[in-house]
Amino acid sequence: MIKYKLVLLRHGEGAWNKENRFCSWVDQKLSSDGIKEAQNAGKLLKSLGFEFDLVFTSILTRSIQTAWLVLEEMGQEWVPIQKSWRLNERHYGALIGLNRAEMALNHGEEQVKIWRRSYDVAPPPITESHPYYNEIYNDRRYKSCDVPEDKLPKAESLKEVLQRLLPYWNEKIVPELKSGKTILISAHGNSARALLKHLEGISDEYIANVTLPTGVPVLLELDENLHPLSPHQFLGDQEAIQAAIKKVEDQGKVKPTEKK
Ligand SMILES: O=C(OP(=O)(O)O)[C@H](O)COP(=O)(O)O
Repeated sequence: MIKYKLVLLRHGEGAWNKENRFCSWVDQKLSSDGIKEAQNAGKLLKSLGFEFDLVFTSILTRSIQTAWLVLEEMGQEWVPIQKSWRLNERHYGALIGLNRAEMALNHGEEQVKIWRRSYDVAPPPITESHPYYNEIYNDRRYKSCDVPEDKLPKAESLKEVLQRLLPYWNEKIVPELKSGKTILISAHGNSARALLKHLEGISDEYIANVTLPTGVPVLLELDENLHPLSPHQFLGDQEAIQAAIKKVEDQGKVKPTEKK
């Protein structure tokens, strides 16, 4: 019997999603298309009758802005929002800001796939000479995290994302779910993938095949032990969702015009 409902959402498109750059811990607002995606997600969730009691987001603007737009569309602006760096996107280290298609041209599509989708391979760490290092680590939002600044990651594999996310899931989100609240988590491609892997018991190998498009709500129906009763469901137009998934997967390929 369905006991708990959880909706996971990768935020709407940001400027760097459009430019095909690894965004990760660089803070970006939604693009105009991303705003529409978030609003459409809200309309869809409203039409399906969802009533949220609590929303969790990362501390990156694109996930917060998405949550606001979804709640606004649903007429549920009053619903509390809790934020944590532990829901942030995976830290892409030295790859932050780089264009995936150019990386594929220079390093090969296979290497880019390993960096993007392998479970336990972390990209090279970000160093102080990186153009976005100061923007990230001097940002006030990282001074009030539940770990000291020097313990914040400098690069993460998906496995490491799950390791930093799990304490938050277990200590903050699970008790709220178990108290009967319907919860929306507005997060990121890889923090949401890490959580899906945990909840659905997806293998280290198979998780490489799981891709989340922006702005598409993912429904998980859980039993009393928080085990999924069925595979996760993408909500919305299934054909459009499959096309959006393919688009995300193709971001790591060399542009056809540049193929030799
Ligand atoms: O910032 C990112 O994800 P997000 O748009 O979900 O926040 C990453 O750059 C996603 O990159 P990926 O799809 O290559 O793992």
